[in-house]
Amino acid sequence: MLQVNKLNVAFDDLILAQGMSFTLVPGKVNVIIGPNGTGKSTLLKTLFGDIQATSGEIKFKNDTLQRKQLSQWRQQFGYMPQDIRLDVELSALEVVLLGQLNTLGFRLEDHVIEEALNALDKIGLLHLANRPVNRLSGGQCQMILFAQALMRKPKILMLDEPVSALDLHFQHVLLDHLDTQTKDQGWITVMVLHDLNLAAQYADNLLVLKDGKLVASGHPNDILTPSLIKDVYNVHADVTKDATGVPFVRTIRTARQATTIKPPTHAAKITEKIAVTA
Ligand SMILES: Nc1ncnc2c1ncn2[C@@H]1O[C@H](COP(=O)(O)OP(=O)(O)OP(=O)(O)O)[C@@H](O)[C@H]1O
Repeated sequence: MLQVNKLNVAFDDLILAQGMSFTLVPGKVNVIIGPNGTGKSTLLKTLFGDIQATSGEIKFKNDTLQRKQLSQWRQQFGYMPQDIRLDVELSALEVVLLGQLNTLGFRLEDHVIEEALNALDKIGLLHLANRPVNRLSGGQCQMILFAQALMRKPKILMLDEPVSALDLHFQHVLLDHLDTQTKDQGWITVMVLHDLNLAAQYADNLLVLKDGKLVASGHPNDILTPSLIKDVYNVHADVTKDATGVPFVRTIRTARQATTIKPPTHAAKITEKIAVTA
């Protein structure tokens, strides 16, 4: 279990996590949703140890991030960040192999190369193995980074908007593969998504963030409602069920909505600051 207890994170007076507590269990896909700038990436970076919490505890099994050496803590993670630019002179296969960096020696064992090729094959990208990554498309780079994250065989897999550059086909290839691997391997998977319908289809557990607070969590069937969407995004929406019983969100454009959209609290604070210092 990954436990977060009373987590506080702030950059100066910008509060991005306020008394946040939750528990993530193995074999489940957890999806974080929430408005832009609300602290979703910051939360992932804090769990990974890239950003230091102001206070609170992050615990995995019997270790806490606060007490464990950072390099050892991170060995348990696969982390696919939001930035997918790969501006290096490496082939796709070499980038995937980097997922095993901790265990690679001077001589590459055949089975490691085979594993990397298999990882590419499973997501339908074996044909790119020898292509330089700096000449691949954004979506292809995103899939290669996904294969790299899988190569790590993480206990905790974190993905920040992993399908942002993917077409419909590859969105489902990635998310189906992620779901199967999470369940088969008993990983704790946590990812940020903006698409509420993908979140509803793939989340075993949704974590809804707003202004640095966890405002709702649970199965999409139980928590994804028009009132939650209105409260979190200030957008009107219908939520019905699709043919398989999964919630289906359809946003409603209204003339009234266009005039009532407010900037998020963080943006309002910044506007106030600019007004004071001007
Ligand atoms: N190192 C930092 N120092 C100061 N402010 C930061 C830092 N990192 C992030 N922020 C600010 O924290 C806020 C939250 O950023 P974060 O990237 O976590 O949001 P997010 O919810 O992932 O947004 P998005 O959906 O747009 O990707 C933003 O206003 C950002 O500018």
